[in-house]
Amino acid sequence: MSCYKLCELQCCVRTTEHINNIACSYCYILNCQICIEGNIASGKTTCLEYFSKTSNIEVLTEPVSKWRNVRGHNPLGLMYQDPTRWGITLQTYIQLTMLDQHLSTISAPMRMMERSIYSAKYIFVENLYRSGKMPDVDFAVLSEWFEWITQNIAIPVDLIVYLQSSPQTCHERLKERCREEEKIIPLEYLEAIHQLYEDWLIKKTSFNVPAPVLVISADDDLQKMILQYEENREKILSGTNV
Ligand SMILES: Nc1ncnc2c1ncn2[C@@H]1O[C@H](COP(=O)(O)OP(=O)(O)O)[C@@H](O)[C@H]1O
Ligand SMILES: Nc1ccn([C@H]2C[C@H](O)[C@@H](COP(=O)(O)O)O2)c(=O)n1
Repeated sequence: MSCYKLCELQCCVRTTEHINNIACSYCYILNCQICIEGNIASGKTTCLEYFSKTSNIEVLTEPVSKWRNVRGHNPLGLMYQDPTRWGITLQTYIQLTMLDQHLSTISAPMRMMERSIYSAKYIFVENLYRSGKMPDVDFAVLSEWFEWITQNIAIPVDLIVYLQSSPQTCHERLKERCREEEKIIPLEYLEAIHQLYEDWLIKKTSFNVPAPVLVISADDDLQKMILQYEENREKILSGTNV
């Protein structure tokens, strides 16, 4: 369905632009794609669950169940057991599943998606490589794939919402969540991921940032987080950070 049709159907808008078959400013708002970024266990899924109650928003959580079970194999678990051997396997699959999510047909005027193909590469692949746990050849092959994809396929992102949390908070929440594969994650791993996120989205010194960034501090308890989501609702839903 074209954005014009979506706009007209959802909101009964029939602007001059629509009559002339071009996208009006409303159409652009109606095709907004927002990525929720943040460290492991920073509260991304919880945030998405909260916004999923808003009408006209499609929520896509990370397909972690696929990463834990692809045709009977568990690449997520294998990666944590032996990152040097299985890092490339997991990250190749994650790249595919994230691309699939970015390109899937949008079923609502607005989409909120957990992480992105960008953080998969700029944070997690980068971390494996920098920590010496991904061989040069694996990093080179993944980088070639990533560059081909991002240079040949349009992956529109309108806004990045960065849930900025301390690695200590994430470590506590991770232990609470108690996902079997993640039991061996040390605080140092979360610190490394945090640093990469900060360099990318706050200092903007590492990699291209594909969209404006709205920073929400995520160390607060759930009640305070909901207040923050409400304070930022308009910005988030209009796809801007101002
Ligand atoms: N603001 C919060 N305060 C306390 N616990 C939280 C908060 N947000 C999420 N949690 C809990 O922390 C764990 C990780 O949250 P989750 O939303 O799954 O994180 P992510 O999707 O970023 O990995 C879950 O057990 C969740 O219930
Ligand atoms: N590119 C990625 C993305 C995620 N992971 C890992 C990190 C977690 O163990 C799990 C799910 O992440 P969460 O949603 O809980 O932040 O997947 C990875 O290794 N590489």
